Amino acid sequence: MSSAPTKATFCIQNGPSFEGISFGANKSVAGETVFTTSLVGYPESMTDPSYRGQILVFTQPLIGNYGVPSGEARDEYNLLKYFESPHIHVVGIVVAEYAYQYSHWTAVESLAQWCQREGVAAITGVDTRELVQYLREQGSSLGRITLADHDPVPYVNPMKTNLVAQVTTKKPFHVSALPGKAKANVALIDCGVKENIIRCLVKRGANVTVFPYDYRIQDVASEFDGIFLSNGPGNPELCQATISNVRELLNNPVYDCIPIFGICLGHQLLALASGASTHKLKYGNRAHNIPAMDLTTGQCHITSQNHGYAVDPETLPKDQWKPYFVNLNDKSNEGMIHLQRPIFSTQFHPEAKGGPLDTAILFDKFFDNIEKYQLQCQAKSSISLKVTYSTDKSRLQSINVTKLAKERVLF
Ligand SMILES: NC(=O)CC[C@H](N)C(=O)O
Repeated sequence: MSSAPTKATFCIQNGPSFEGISFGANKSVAGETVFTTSLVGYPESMTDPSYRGQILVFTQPLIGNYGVPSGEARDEYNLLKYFESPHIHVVGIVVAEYAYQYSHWTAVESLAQWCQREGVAAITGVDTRELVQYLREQGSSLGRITLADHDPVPYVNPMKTNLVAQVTTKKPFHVSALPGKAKANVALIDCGVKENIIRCLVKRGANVTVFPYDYRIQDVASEFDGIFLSNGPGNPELCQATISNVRELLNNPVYDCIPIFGICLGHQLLALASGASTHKLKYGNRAHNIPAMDLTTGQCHITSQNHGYAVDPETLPKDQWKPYFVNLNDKSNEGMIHLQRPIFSTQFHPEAKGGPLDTAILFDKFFDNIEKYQLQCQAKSSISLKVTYSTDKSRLQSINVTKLAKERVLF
């Protein structure tokens, strides 16, 4: 470091405070303080839109040692190769020991440089064990990072804001399967989708059309072979536009057979649209190694998670839904499956970039449902779908879709 380190303080509202050194932006911030126990994947976590407005504490003590990969790099689908979205969504990070030296073949800059460029506060030298013990006992709390010589910013609770409206795409866009590989059209409701979810769909042969969170999906559902409800930030109850659209979709008998798959916030919205309730967990589940048991097989899977809310499984209408997975640590609900229709959802992330991939097979289950639906549609001569999956001449011409994923507008 060339100049003297800037001192900083991390404070919990009505709780302890910790002295440390700033290595991020020259900025003081406030947000909801949450912690993750994941050992790797800070670039993916920090760019996950579900962390919008939060201050993220890493329990892994050494952070930054493999630097930050390029946010420009794109894969064969024009999706971000290393990030879950183009920008950082946490407002600040708290670490025990920032690794000023980094080394990795994909790294293009240090974590400090990235935070500074993105305007994200970062503090090192904090006893994160003591801090996390506090958060586990008191629950997720409001916190703030204040740099020396700055006035503290007021505490803010991002969970009172409709954060989904901030991170959703502003207009529909299209991500195509590779030429000759397309076998289905999938509509994705973007509540803050991670790019790896889109990748999991296109690499299995979906042409994916990504819609804003409040798009009236019930009006265009007949154009698609399946519908996906994404992850996203904040309190699911504040996402009323999506809830009422999904409710209409569920209540319309025309769509009785259309496959639907929801992940994390998507799971919670599907539950709310079905009349169930959600609640805030004491400190949430953010980790890469949470055991979830499949209640239909008794098998346990290790899952990746990032959520602060959970579905109350006893409030699910029993004639329509049954719980699909249960969390073996805290017994919270981890998914649900419809009793009559090809609809299921999970609280955990089967796509997890940073792993584990135990439950990636659920994407294949979604595609099995899609294939059955396509066969049913073809069998119904009255519907007589002429299925063409080329991007240019698709059934989607009526929808004003931009074709470049990079046109995704996030702010
Ligand atoms: N990753 C997500 O989709 C999170 C869902 C929701 N915002 C929660 O915290 O529970």
